[in-house]
Amino acid sequence: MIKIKNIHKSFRTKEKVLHALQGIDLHIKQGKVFGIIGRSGAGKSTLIRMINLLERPDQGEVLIDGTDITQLKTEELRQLRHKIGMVFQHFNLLESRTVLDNVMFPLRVAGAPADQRKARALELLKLVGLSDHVHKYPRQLSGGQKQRVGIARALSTEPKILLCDEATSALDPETTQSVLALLNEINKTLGITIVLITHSMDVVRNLCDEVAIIDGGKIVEQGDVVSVFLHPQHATTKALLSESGMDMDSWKLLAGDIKGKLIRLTYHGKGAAEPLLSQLGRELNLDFSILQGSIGQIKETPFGQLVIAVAHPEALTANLRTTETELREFFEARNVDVEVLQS
Ligand SMILES: Nc1ncnc2c1ncn2[C@@H]1O[C@H](COP(=O)(O)OP(=O)(O)OP(=O)(O)O)[C@@H](O)[C@H]1O
Repeated sequence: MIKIKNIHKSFRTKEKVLHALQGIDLHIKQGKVFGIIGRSGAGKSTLIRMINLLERPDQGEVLIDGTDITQLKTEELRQLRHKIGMVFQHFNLLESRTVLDNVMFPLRVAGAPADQRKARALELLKLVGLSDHVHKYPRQLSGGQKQRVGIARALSTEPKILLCDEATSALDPETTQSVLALLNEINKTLGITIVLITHSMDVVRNLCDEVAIIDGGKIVEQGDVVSVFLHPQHATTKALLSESGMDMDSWKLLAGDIKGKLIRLTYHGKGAAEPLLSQLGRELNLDFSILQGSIGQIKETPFGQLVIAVAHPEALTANLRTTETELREFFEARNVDVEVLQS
């Protein structure tokens, strides 16, 4: 639905030319929540602003439903922008207007009749849980409430795409959770495609279906969130995960003295709650110790990841090959990914 093809963007300052985006390709499917994550200065804002052409590429195409929007005329682009809502980190509300006026504002710009504007705005303020606050001014609201107004305003023109520019970065953790839950509900109930940029892996884990990691103006990894979280490939992805408490390698701290086999087990979805390890011990007559473990949830998918050291009571080394085959068969039959970290 949204296809970004070979986008380049540079900024010229007096001193130098900065290559902010260097050949970006993305495919964002309709109805999904797509996260773009990267460190400060990686190019996230520049990239998301390409989708409504707040920023124009120097080179490349931005296709929405097959139309290259970089080729649209001014009036066509204005029409298109009504179908792309945007939510900002610092809310960008009109301070001198009431909550209701703020939400009606884009509809006024789009030329909607007054009665329709009001009905639509009231309906949206109900959706975001602010029916009791319609006549207040932004200064009378908390940060979370202001962002709810921002979301209602972004939805007023019935967009099919919602762009979220660090929508929860200015909010405390609890408020962040409630705003993420609201965005999830909007995606589910209204079917709106959401594209968000963030520097937080927790935001991606909670809300996104797919993720792209941007580093130095390039996409270094992308895929569905469960795969990227459980099998990260690029060093930047691993570092971002580690900083959010999902360190893939903390088993190394305990592995020094262990001579036997070390394996990483990854499982998710159905069967995540199976008593895997006790079955392993019983059926294959193995002893094991756990060097690292995390269980949790990625969006709606439960997952577990364990690093275990396996030992055989009767000299594992005598029959190493059989044991590895047996182990693989045991886990593969249970849809568990096996990665041998040390043989
Ligand atoms: N208008 C501009 N003029 C000059 N340089 C710019 C401009 N906009 C962005 N840049 C530079 O382009 C690079 C990418 O910026 P961008 O804002 O897209 O990064 P970001 O990943 O969103 O960062 P942050 O998380 O800090 O907002 C940065 O080095 C930034 O300084």
